[in-house]
Amino acid sequence: MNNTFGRAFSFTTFGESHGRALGCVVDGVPAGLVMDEAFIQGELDRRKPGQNKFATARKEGDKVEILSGVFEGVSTGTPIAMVIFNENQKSGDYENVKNLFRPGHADFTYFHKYGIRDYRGGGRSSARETAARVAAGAIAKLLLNTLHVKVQSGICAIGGIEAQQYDFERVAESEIYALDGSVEEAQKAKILEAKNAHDSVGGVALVQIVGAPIGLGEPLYYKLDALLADAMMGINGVKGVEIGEGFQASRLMGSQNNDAMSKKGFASNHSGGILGGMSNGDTITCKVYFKPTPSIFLSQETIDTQGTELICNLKGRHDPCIAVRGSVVAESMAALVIADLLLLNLGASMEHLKKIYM
Ligand SMILES: Cc1cc2nc3c(=O)[nH]c(=O)nc-3n(C[C@H](O)[C@H](O)[C@H](O)COP(=O)(O)O)c2cc1C
Ligand SMILES: C=C(O[C@@H]1CC(C(=O)O)=C[C@@H](OP(=O)(O)O)[C@H]1O)C(=O)O
Repeated sequence: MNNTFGRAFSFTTFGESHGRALGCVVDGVPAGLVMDEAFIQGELDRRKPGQNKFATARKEGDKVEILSGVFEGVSTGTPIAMVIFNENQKSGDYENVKNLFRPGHADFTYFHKYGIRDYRGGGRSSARETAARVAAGAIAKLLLNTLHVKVQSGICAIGGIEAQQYDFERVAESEIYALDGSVEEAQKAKILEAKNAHDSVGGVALVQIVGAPIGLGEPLYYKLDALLADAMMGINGVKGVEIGEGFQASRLMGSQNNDAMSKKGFASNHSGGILGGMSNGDTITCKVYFKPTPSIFLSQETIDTQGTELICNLKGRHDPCIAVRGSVVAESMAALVIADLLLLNLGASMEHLKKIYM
């Protein structure tokens, strides 16, 4: 199982949803980065479960503890390890499904690939693991903040109810990180409707990276589009990613999709800030499509580990809409991609090398 992400600014996570703890090790952080612990905790608080009726009822403090790599408040250039202890597992809820596969979750594939599986919350396949990614992402954000690169996200659609406008300023005040106040009530109602019907609903998050320099990403193989897509599709429950105009571009004419250029910059941003695999200096935009939560409280047909057909009735605590907290995870993953590329980009040209060493 390969658990490492990134090449220059890399991280790995460990832990399970119902185990003792989760955490991450972040490597490649330049020495001297001010480690604002309140900021890191704040990022975890944005994602943490049990905060409102639009999220899983599992209550966790998600207090993050830095174990290494920091001295006198700044990074030392050595691996930064962080840990978050689990407090509210309630594993008994999974006792009746220990030998069967929840439709839509990873139980079936985990069991058949590894022959052993932690049935309590799905072990590592539970998105509780994303708490550790957000901790790593917070360090990436500290680096980006220092360089005046901003990463932001919000919900643009829930169950097909789409935002008409994108206002990132209001996201912090919004219960579901909705970008559009005019549709937030309808989006909330859609989530509660699904929840009351013991069902779940899908949604879409929008991630933007503002202020990235020109040239992040490679023209081939490690294209910025591909790296962002990989990062987003690697999040639990993400089933699609669009860069800029995305799928809509396939329905447009070249004259509609091209972004005209002038001395002032680009007249529009259909490209989503990426041309030829490299950032073009404009805002990088990425839409992330989340499926509905697989664990629902309706009876479903399934099989057990012996192949016997039976009915699956779940207990436990689940998000009625994973896109809501998933948007914070997507934002963190975007920050990790950009931090990695900023470090990898050093010395891409002689000009750049001379600036660094001469
Ligand atoms: C923030 C977040 C919260 C999630 N919460 C739940 C949940 O409460 N219950 C559940 O069954 N799945 C939840 N998921 C989705 C599952 O983890 C995911 O569907 C599962 O790992 C299978 O992976 P796949 O959907 O990518 O195939 C959540 C995902 C994210 C990103
Ligand atoms: C605990 C969190 O979310 C969990 C994500 C999750 C899943 O299957 O992804 C299923 C539920 O699981 P569990 O039984 O493990 O509590 C959620 O509560 C969290 O995000 O911190």
